[in-house]
Amino acid sequence: ARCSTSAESLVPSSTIFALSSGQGRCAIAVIRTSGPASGLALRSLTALQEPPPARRACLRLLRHPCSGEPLDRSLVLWFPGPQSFTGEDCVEFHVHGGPAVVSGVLQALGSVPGLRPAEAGEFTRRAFAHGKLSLTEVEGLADLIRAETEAQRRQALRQLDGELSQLCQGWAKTLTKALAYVEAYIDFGEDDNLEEGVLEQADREVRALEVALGSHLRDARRGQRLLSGANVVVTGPPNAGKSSLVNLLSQKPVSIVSPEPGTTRDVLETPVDLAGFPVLLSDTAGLREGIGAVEQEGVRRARHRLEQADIILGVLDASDLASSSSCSFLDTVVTPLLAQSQDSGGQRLLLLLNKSDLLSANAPACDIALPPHLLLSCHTGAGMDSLLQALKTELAAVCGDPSTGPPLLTRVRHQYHLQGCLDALGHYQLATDLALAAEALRQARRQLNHLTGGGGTEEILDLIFQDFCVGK
Ligand SMILES: Nc1nc2c(ncn2[C@@H]2O[C@H](COP(=O)(O)OP(=O)(O)OP(=O)(O)O)[C@@H](O)[C@H]2O)c(=O)[nH]1
Ligand SMILES: [K+]
Ligand SMILES: [Mg+2]
Repeated sequence: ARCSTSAESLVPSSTIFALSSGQGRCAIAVIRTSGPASGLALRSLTALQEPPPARRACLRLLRHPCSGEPLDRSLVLWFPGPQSFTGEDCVEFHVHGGPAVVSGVLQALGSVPGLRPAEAGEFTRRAFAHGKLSLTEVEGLADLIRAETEAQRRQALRQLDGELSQLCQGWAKTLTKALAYVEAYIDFGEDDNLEEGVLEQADREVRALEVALGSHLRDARRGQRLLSGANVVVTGPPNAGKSSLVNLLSQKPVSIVSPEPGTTRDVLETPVDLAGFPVLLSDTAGLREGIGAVEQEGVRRARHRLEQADIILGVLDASDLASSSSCSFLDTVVTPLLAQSQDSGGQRLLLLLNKSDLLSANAPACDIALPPHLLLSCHTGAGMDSLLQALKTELAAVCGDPSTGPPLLTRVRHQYHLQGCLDALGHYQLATDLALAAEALRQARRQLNHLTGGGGTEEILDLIFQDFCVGK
């Protein structure tokens, strides 16, 4: 038996192996290796037969190298480096998924000299080390493996495809150009052969870059919401049907529904997939005054949760709009929310008139002038499609739209380095001499390189790769 230490994992010349498909009984399990002894491992398990042609699946009988005991008849794939996921020699065994087959093959691999079990994320880490993936692409891969909604999958795939790293590399190129202008002026400023206006050209490039960075940073929260879920809070006066709506949207009996006003007291939150976006949906107590201590505490919690909302679903009983609790909700919650500008990153509100089934077909609901709203019935389901459509628009606004929008910044790390780059460009503008200006441009470019390449710091890499499972 061999043992592995984490220090050993940093030496890239070792060969690693792991089960890459999920744990538990399944039809087919994928076991793979990466490293220079992959070819030896393949020969050892296939009774020294020639490896199959590169990247072509072949059926082979696998045997334990020491006992010769047959283990499984399986598909094997041989990926000689550098044309492999990690850039190293790799082998994939597609074995039958029974636990005894999987453990037998893993044990057999462990007995091959030079092989040891892989650590979490180690395959991907090797791919990064061999320049197969940039750091933002690695993050995209981690997001793809974790993606639970359609929007998350789209975003992850775009990041894995390198959109964010290409954007950063384009910006870094612009900086290199600006730096070349400044350095040319430092070296040949007095020279007549130097093109006129090189410093002005550098200034122009930098100003354009500042605008681009600024607009991406303004959207920074969006990508993070897309990973962690947008906060959608349901609020309104008692008995408007808030809990009924939460149960309908989450397709689960999350909250108690009853004809008694003041049923919901605690904030009840549930993660849901709404129109393809990840959402943390909160049900809250009905807002009213002059009530017992427990319900009052519920109202306090409801107001607190409301402050954290990205999107607010304000629910009113369409058959009860003239009541004091409906009017008070319109005056104290709806009107102030509509007064704030939504473009400046403010909270977004959808006003819903529930219980439309109680309205008679010919009589108007009421004579109060209402802000824009949607009619809905939690009992009949009428209006639900329009609500989901409207929610999708709002969610795309707060999470970013991964089908069409620009590449999103999904990590605090992305925001940090872009802000660092922007700050350095500020220093460039203020620099009193050319040597300082050039240094500011180099600093700005370093920030962009850190974003895609990690800047060589092991702690950052550890943090990113710890998100992966063993076998990836
Ligand atoms: N007719 C009709 N009744 C509804 C509809 N939606 C909810 N109700 C009823 O209205 C009552 C209150 O519903 P809830 O979902 O408990 O209302 P709530 O806003 O969560 O109430 P609190 O938690 O007490 O503030 C229940 O009796 C529901 O069955 C609807 O669309 N039409
Ligand atoms: K109720
Ligand atoms: Mg309720």
